[in-house]
Amino acid sequence: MTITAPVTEVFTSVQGEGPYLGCRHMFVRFAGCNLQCAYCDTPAPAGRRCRVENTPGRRVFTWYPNPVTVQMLLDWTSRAVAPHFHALALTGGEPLLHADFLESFLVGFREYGGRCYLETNGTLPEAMKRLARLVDIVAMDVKLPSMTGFPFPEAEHRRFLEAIGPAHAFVKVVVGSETTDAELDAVCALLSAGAGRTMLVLQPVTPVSGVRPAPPERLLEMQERCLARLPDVRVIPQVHRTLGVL
Ligand SMILES: C[S@@+](CC[C@H](N)C(=O)[O-])C[C@H]1O[C@@H](n2cnc3c(N)ncnc32)[C@H](O)[C@@H]1O
Ligand SMILES: Nc1nc2[nH]cc(C(=O)O)c2c(=O)[nH]1
Ligand code: SF4
Ligand SMILES: [Mg+2]
Repeated sequence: MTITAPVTEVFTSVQGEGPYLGCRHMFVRFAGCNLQCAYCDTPAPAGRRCRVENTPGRRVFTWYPNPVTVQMLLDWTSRAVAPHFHALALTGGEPLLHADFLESFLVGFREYGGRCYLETNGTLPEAMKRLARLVDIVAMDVKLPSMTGFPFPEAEHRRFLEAIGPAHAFVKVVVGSETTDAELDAVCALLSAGAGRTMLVLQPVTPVSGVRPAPPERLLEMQERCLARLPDVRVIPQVHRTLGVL
């Protein structure tokens, strides 16, 4: 049986989020998500077609029908290796919804010698456990109710942190004007349980459909509060929009 997955786009850019900001990455965006965050800038519904960028930054694409096969994605990503690329970034939507496809794809991709960077909402621990040995860097979101509009998925996040295993990981949390101290304390408690060594990135929300960013003094206060509990807490905004890149 041919394994397939719905992919919305494949493009190269600079990593616009988190501690690897500025590194050259190739991005694969999978369609579909198990969550609906109120602030989401890329809901990535399953579309009929997948766009693959021809020249970096030009926004000229070749279009392919969905779903995509493992071999098609291997062909498109074969050059995403050192020295030109730091990593292949898998994002979405939620990439871990496609664990069967990813397992097969990543076995092939690793034969090229590439590094894999996974962007995930941190709520699918079983899929993470299956793929942990094939992923090099995990960018795990922790989802706060004030920002997402749904309850804190605490049990899923806790199990997810355990499932990551040997991969290098950091946690990203999108914060805004409604983020409370109690929520930040809950994030710190979650991370402290795992020896407290995971880096925490506070990612200021980029305003989307009425979601309000936190004022500057509040951002600094939030960082200070988390630094009292965790050793490495960074405030890093999204920069790809500012740069005008994908
Ligand atoms: C679109 S999501 C895809 C990966 C996965 N579903 C997740 O939520 O981590 C990629 C990253 O963008 C962040 N993000 C989405 N909308 C944002 C916004 N308006 N401002 C700041 N970060 C945002 C998410 O929190 C996540 O860290
Ligand atoms: N340049 C750039 N950096 C990113 N980092 C995470 C992204 C995402 O959508 O997951 C993203 C994206 O869409 N573009
Ligand atoms: S989990 Fe990620 S892709 Fe899904 S709605 Fe939230 S931010 Fe968007
Ligand atoms: Mg994005």
